[in-house]
Amino acid sequence: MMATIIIDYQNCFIFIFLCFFSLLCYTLFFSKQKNFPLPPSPPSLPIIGHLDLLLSVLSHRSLQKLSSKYGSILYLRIFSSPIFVVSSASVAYEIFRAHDVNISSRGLPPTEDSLFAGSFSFISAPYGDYWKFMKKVLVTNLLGPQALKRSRRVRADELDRFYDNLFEKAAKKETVEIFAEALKLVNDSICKLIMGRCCSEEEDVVERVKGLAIKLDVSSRNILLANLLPPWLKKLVLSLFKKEVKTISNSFDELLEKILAEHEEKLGEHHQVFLCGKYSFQQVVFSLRKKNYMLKKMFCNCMQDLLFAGITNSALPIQWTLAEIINSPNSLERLRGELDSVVGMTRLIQETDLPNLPYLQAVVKEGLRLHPPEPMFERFSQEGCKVGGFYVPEKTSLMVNAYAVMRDPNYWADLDEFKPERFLDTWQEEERREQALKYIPFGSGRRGCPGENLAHIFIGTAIGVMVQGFEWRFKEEKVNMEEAVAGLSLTMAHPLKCTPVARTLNPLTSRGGF
Ligand code: HEM
Repeated sequence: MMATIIIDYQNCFIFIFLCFFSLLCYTLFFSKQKNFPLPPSPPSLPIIGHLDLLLSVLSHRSLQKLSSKYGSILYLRIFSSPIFVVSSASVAYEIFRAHDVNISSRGLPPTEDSLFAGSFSFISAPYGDYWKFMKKVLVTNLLGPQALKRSRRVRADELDRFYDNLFEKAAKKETVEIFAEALKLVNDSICKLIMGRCCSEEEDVVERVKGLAIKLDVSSRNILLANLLPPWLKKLVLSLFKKEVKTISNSFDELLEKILAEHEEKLGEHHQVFLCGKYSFQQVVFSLRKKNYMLKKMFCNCMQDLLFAGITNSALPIQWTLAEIINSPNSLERLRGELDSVVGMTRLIQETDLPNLPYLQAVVKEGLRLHPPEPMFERFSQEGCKVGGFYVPEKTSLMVNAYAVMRDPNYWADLDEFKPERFLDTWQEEERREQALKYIPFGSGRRGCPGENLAHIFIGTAIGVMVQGFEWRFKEEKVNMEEAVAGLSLTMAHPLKCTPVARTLNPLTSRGGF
């Protein structure tokens, strides 16, 4: 009898201990959230939550409006899945400075489920060894300063072609669709840089790559939205798009395979394919091709990523920026003055002139501030963290509204006006760093856009050529700057069409600068 009582006491003690321990864990866990509450959440619809907001056509604008009412970080709910939206420069500054590693993944389905560009997509790869390896290869062989220096001639040829085409149209007094011309310039240059193929001479290839890149952009929006849904619904919705995206992805694969095979046949593995030098990106692909199927697959997927991420994004700002310049005669006059005095009228602007053209650089930056081609991009928190005084739980989507950040009234004066002069200020080092974190058309941190330098070259030289070489006749008094969204990109609702008038009798040429 005595023994039974002793055993009961022991059980009681263990039970009470476990209760206290659980209570302690529970209190500790919830006190974390209590100290840092969840961000404010605008009213939502029953069941679907804030899905309607993310589906709205200009969602970057709807969310910007809401954040001016509810605060710089919003808590949204899509069914039961939480999403945090960052809309102010101060919170963007905080996440990229204090939590960069924690938010350096995108939360997109990795490896075999990836719909972006196959199993080895660099864009959807989680932050880790594979991503680091690919980033190093990309920077060293394609997008870093040394690689860009080696591939200058490729871009100069394409820029000449772009100018000659406009000069011809000017002679015929033809109207030009600016986006179409910009897309051709960027598409041909990127194809040539990464595939070593002169796309301008291969109309079929150029059209196919361009078409696939645009299709992929549209499908990506659907995938990105589906990715925000709770797992059970995500699977269902993704299955609806899977076939379409796989078809695009397979077409890309086939095209790249064909191009690589043709090159291999024509030139051999060790031939210097283009003027990009010994270590061009395509040569890396060639050298890996026979060695390892997985490595080859990785690079083909990565090429798709580059075509998808680089082409439309670089072409859109050329159109937006020219539209802003046409609407702002003072900026046009100042820019032309700078080009005439630095470059003159005996030769065409080259990319090596860009460091000597501060106003042109400021014009490009201001165009990207007002019209970021990717107005919102997604990150994913690995661990719970405190942001802007609020709690962001682990494994949560974080949308950064770059459009709103770059129009944050607390950080930008005359925020809706095209004022390139704002980028001419001479900041101290600390101010420069702060400036960099409120100006985020290319994102920021480890996962920021690796193509930023290349994009600046494309936009700077294209705008330079159009302003140096031509006057632009436009029928209406002002260009209509209404926005539209195509896929993930912010585009013009009324694409810019105008007529070039050449400023010289004979065409200019860039030759002689290498
Ligand atoms: C004006 C032109 C461009 C803009 C505005 C732009 C913008 C962006 C943005 C906002 C991101 C996401 C950054 C983040 O999460 O912090 C990104 C990522 C990326 N961009 Fe760009 N981009 C441009 C041009 C290019 C070009 C020319 C290339 C290469 C040919 C490129 C390749 C990439 C890649 C590979 C990523 C994924 C990086 C990663 O996940 O680590 N982009 N870009």
